[in-house]
Amino acid sequence: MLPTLLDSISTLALVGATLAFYVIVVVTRSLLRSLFSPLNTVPGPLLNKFTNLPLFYSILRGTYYEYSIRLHTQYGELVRLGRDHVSVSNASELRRILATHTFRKGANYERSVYLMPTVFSTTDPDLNRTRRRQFGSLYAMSSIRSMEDLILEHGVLSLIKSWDKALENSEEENCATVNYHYGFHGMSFDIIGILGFGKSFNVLSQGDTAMTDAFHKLLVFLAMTGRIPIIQHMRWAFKPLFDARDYVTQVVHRSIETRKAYIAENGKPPRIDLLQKIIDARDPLTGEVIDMPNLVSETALLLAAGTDTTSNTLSWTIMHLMHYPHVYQRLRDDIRREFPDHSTPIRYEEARKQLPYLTAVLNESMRVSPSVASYLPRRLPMDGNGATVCGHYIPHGAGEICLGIAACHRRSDIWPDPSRFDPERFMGADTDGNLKNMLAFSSGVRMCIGRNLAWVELYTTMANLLRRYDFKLPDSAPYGPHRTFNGIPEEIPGIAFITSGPRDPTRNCKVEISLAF
Ligand code: HEM
Repeated sequence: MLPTLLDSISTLALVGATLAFYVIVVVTRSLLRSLFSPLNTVPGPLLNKFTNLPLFYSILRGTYYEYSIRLHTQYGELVRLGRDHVSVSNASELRRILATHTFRKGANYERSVYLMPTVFSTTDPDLNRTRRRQFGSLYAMSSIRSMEDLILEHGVLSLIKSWDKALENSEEENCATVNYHYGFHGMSFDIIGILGFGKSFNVLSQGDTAMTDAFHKLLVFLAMTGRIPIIQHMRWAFKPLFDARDYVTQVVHRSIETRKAYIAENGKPPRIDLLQKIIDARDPLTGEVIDMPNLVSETALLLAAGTDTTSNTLSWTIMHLMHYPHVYQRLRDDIRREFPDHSTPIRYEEARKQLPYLTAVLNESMRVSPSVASYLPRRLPMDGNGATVCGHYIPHGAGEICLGIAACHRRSDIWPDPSRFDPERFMGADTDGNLKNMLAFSSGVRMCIGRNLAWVELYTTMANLLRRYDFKLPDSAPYGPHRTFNGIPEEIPGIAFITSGPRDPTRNCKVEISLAF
């Protein structure tokens, strides 16, 4: 009995000692690595030399955006974000990094792949080049404008219908409280539904949230499996997330098959939209088309890339207009003066040409509140030579470089009084120079491919809404011109996972509307 007990105690002690030894080795190695890291000359908090925890904590809490701005404001244009992460907020350095495929997208893009790598998630320059060639004509402005009627019908005109109904049903005379954030959110999904899936998801018109719910669960699923891949095999534990992924996949499959069946029966598609263009997309160099698994992934990507990005930008724009009444009034007056005839919707090209102040407002909104400014890391060049960034040499293997887009847009040496929303920055002689310091759509070879669609939605939505309705914050609005910090209206706090939008929109994004005529 006694020898058996002694045996098991000594086995336990051996296991314990081995574990302790292993922990000591790992901790010592990591400490030595941190102490002698070539990134130690990069300014930043002491803790960040030893761990990525503050960085990952901010990513998981959705506060990366503020975290990165805070560190850059304190430490300058190159900061130590974590043990093996630095961030850059210098626009010309960022443009240089983004100009070619030398600095490839970071490892996290590959981890969150849904079925197959897409034009967005791939870190392989060849695949990205092929896809961008295949999709080049699809996202060209001429192609997007050929779909403008659909964009208007399922976008701002549908939102107007729903807000007019709210006014009709309101107990108050010509006044209703609506939630602009949910309105824009539904609208952006319905636009992607009609353009990319062959039919609207009816989020706005019928309040059908099946797709938006499933899609948001899919994002959680991708984020979790990206970090903990074993979850891919744990359907029993995460059934709702698996069901959501399957639902999105089925909807995409069905859309593609319905369209192919229609063509087989009628000899031609019902219309030329994004779905049709993705199905038909050919590489101009090789003639290659996209096979079914890739087709499903690229079509599903439209949901991730083309919905919250645009709707959050619209939400931030309304927030800024409500916080700066003089900007709101000037923009509203410009729109009503230039487009007095209410019988036809304002279209993209005329809004862009006739409303320079709207262009300035949108640019300024994307400067202060870029909707894609989360964790966007880039790898060091594959040639093993490392790179010099903002005067610091970063050797190969030292870590990843993050794009400090939000911080770049808030540099006080470039943008005086950077937190102030001031569209004048994009109205005068400095406009071209200032646009060079803007990276809301990124830059270079991986620049946003859908920006033309975004611009059409942004112009048509803002111009038509501000012509038709007067907007006013409710007296109970938690944020507004009445709540200032250092003389500047406090912004609604943001929450940034992939895109950055207002936190707690149910409470923070209400607005009173009334018909202006
Ligand atoms: C205001 C709206 C939008 C903003 C601010 C925006 C911003 C961005 C940014 C910053 C990137 C670079 C991301 C990175 O490097 O990881 C990007 C990439 C991308 N965007 Fe957008 N985007 C918007 C709307 C759209 C729309 C409407 C679509 C398509 C329907 C779209 C499709 C894409 C795609 C496919 C990429 C990846 C391009 C590549 O890696 O080659 N975006 N976008």
